Parts: sequence; C-alpha cells; structure tokens
Amino acid sequence: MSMHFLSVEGLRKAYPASGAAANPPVFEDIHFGIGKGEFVCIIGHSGCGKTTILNVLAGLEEPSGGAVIMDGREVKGPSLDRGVVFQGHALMPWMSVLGNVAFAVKSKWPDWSRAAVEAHCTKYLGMVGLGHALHKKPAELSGGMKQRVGIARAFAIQPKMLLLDEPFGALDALTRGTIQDELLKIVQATGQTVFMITHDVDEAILLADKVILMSNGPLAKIAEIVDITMPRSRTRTDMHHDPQFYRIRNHLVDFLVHRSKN
Ligand SMILES: Nc1ncnc2c1ncn2[C@@H]1O[C@H](COP(=O)(O)OP(=O)(O)OP(=O)(O)O)[C@@H](O)[C@H]1O
Repeated sequence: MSMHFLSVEGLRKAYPASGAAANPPVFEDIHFGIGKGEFVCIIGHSGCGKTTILNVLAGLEEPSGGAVIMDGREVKGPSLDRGVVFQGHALMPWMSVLGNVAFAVKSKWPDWSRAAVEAHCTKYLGMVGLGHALHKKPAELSGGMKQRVGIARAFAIQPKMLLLDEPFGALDALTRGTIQDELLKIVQATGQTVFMITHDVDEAILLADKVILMSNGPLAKIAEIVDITMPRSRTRTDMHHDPQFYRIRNHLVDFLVHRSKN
C-alpha cells in the first residue's frame, strides 16, 4: 500500500477510434505518488497527455485503466477537495469577479454569512492583485486578469489539492513572476499539495519539489522523475546562483530536446 497522499496506479487512457483503426492509448502504465504538501510539476511535449492526466486526477475524466487514490479514497468524480485552474479561465460571464469566486466559496461553505463569503473572496482576490476589480464582469478583464480570477477561485476553496493546467501561460512576464511568487507564498503558508502542468523549465525549477518528465505520445510513459534538490527558499531572482541550477536545467532541457521520443 502506498503511503502517498495521492497515488496514481497504472493509469492508461485510450480514446475511442474515430474511424476503422483503433486508437493506441495516449499513455499507459503511469505510476507516481505525491506526498502531502509536495509541489509536483509535469513536463512533456504537446499531446503526450498531461491535461488528460490532470483531468483524471480532477475526476473530470475516467481512465481506461488504473486508478487514482487521494487521501485513501479512489477519485471517482469532481470534488471541492480538488481545486482546478484550467488553461482557459472558465468563468461565468454573467457574474462579477467577486460573484465568480463567491459561487465556489458558497458551495464549499453553504452556512457562511454573505459578509463572511465576501470577506474571504476579497482576501484571495487581493492576493492575486484584483482587489480593485471585484465588481467587474469577465468581459471587462484582460486574459491575464481572468486567469487570476480562476487562480483566486481555486485557492479560495482551500482544497486538499490544487491542480493547475498551465495557469500562467496567458500572463505577461511581469504578472507571471508576481503570481508565481504569490503562489509560492500561499503554498508555503498553507502546505498545499500541488500538481501543475507547465512548459516552462525555469518555472518548474522555481516551484517544484519534483518534476515528472513524460515521453511523447501515443503510448506516452513517465520517463523520469527529477527531484529538485535546491533549497526550498529559492526565488526567481537568486535561483540561478545556486550551483545546482544549471545542472538541473540542462538535464530537463536535454530531456525535452533529445530524450523525450518513445
Ligand atoms: N476527447 C478526446 N477525444 C479524442 N482524443 C483526445 C481527446 N482529448 C484529448 N485527446 C488526444 O489525447 C492526446 C493527449 O491530449 P492532452 O490534451 O492530454 O495532451 P497535453 O500533453 O496536455 O497537450 P498540450 O501540452 O498541447 O496541452 C492528444 O493526442 C489529443 O488529441
């Protein structure tokens, strides 16, 4: 029996064939574990199945084989125990910024007063720099601002696990850095367990305790799991001074360039 907070055991996913020929599985034989409070990034080329794995962890998609166990229970459907931030922001367009976050918060804590819900949402929206935009509608926001609402919404329900699908992809470099710092602060303060998809090697090194490297699909597999052994206190501005930084970075880049083919 695995002692991990989350364990992924023999996961396989095949989509039904669209024509006469059967589709090979996108991935198979995927095993990994995530400890409580661990921050895990997954990296691999487009199409290897990262989003599919994240959707299975979220309970939004069923695997064709294998299982996901979180906190001793098999994941069988979506739950407020898992907060998901998608690539697209998935906001309700008729609700304000505050309303979008409040909707999730009320689902989690139906007994809270209106004032308590508002105070809670305002705190998390403030953390992502949206304190001034509480009453705006999603259509009035930039893509990056919408993404920050999605991030605040996922944090605000204080899930047991955060699942992030390239959450910073749409942000400009400056905002991206600020939100990465905020994410690190919140995660360190709350001991949050995180599974995050990224294409950015430096982002993975900054944020992760370990990085899962996936080979190309179809029949994608986990090629390697790399421990980021640099001290947890690393920051964007000083991590490249660490003697381990370039060794780890070169290892990850070399995988993506040369070793990711099946
Ligand atoms: N609903 C679906 N029906 C059929 N095939 C699908 C479906 N969803 C995903 N796929 C296929 O599964 C494979 C993996 O897709 P997935 O989005 O998980 O990859 P990814 O690694 O997240 O890619 P990216 O980095 O581009 O987001 C792709 O080949 C994709 O075409």
